[in-house]
Amino acid sequence: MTHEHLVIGFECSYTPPPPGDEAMAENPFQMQHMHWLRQHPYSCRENLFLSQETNALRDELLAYKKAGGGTIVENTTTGINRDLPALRQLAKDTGVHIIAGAGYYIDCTHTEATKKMSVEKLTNSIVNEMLHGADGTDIRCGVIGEIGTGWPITESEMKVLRSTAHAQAQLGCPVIIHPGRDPAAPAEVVRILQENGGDISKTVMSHLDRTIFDEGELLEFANMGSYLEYDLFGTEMLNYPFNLKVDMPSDSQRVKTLAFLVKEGYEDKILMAQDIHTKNRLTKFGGHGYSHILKNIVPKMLTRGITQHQVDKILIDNPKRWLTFK
Ligand SMILES: CC(=O)NCCS(=O)(=O)O
Repeated sequence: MTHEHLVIGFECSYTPPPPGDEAMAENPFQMQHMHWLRQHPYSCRENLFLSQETNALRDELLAYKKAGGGTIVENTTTGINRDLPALRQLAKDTGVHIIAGAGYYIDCTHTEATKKMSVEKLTNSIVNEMLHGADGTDIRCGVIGEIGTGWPITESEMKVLRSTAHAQAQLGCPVIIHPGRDPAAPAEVVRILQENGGDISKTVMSHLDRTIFDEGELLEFANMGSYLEYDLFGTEMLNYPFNLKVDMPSDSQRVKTLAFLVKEGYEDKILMAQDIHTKNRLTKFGGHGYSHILKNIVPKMLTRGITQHQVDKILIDNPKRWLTFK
């Protein structure tokens, strides 16, 4: 899984509940509230602290391993409460390989100090997280990202993007991007990375499932050469609070889009994940957990014209190639 979170504090995304539902924001972890939480995951503060669930996560990772999972890229960067010692402990306890992310999330999580940093300083900080250890530990990150960008891209995000490209040029390492919620956002990020020396063939564009819907636009973007990541498997909601114009696809629609990309020749560029970042998605709370793709989505893919060989490329070969330093 190339885009997950295990230990994250995602309070930056809090969105007040819809009118009339204010009371639901409190004490929602009861059976009768699970549908509401799936529809409004960001409207209950407690739901945003996956970081409080390390014991449950141990069980989740063991179940993931039993389902055939070996590795998770943990995309929590500076700004959303990265906790590297907790990740190291989870990896030790479960035997699941966990790859941590370097760099910075979206603008509203940048501190004043981060906003004041030059591109050179930001580059040094990212390189240092990759080569020597992050957050005062000796734990080295294995990818840069998820690097957060909004739409339009802010000045501070632009500096982080430029420093990401510079760090990647030095290290030959994998990069993963969280794009803004506009169909033009992924291509704009790729152009900025390219102009600053980044290697697009080693860059993942995340969250395409909520960003590009038109097939023509998708193929145009795919042609730019990044990995194409569908990473919101398991997220099905009627109203996507971060962009009400977006109709969040169902898992069946996601599989259909993957089959389309495979038919168009992009099987070496597709990546998949669940981007779990709220409590309600853990099996402990009736959610789908980290094994959803392996247990439920892969069998569906096989019935929709995607072969086992192509599934293996998407879940094994493509992540392996992306994660290998040049
Ligand atoms: C943790 C994170 O950034 N998730 C992305 C959720 S979104 O709805 O695709 O922006």
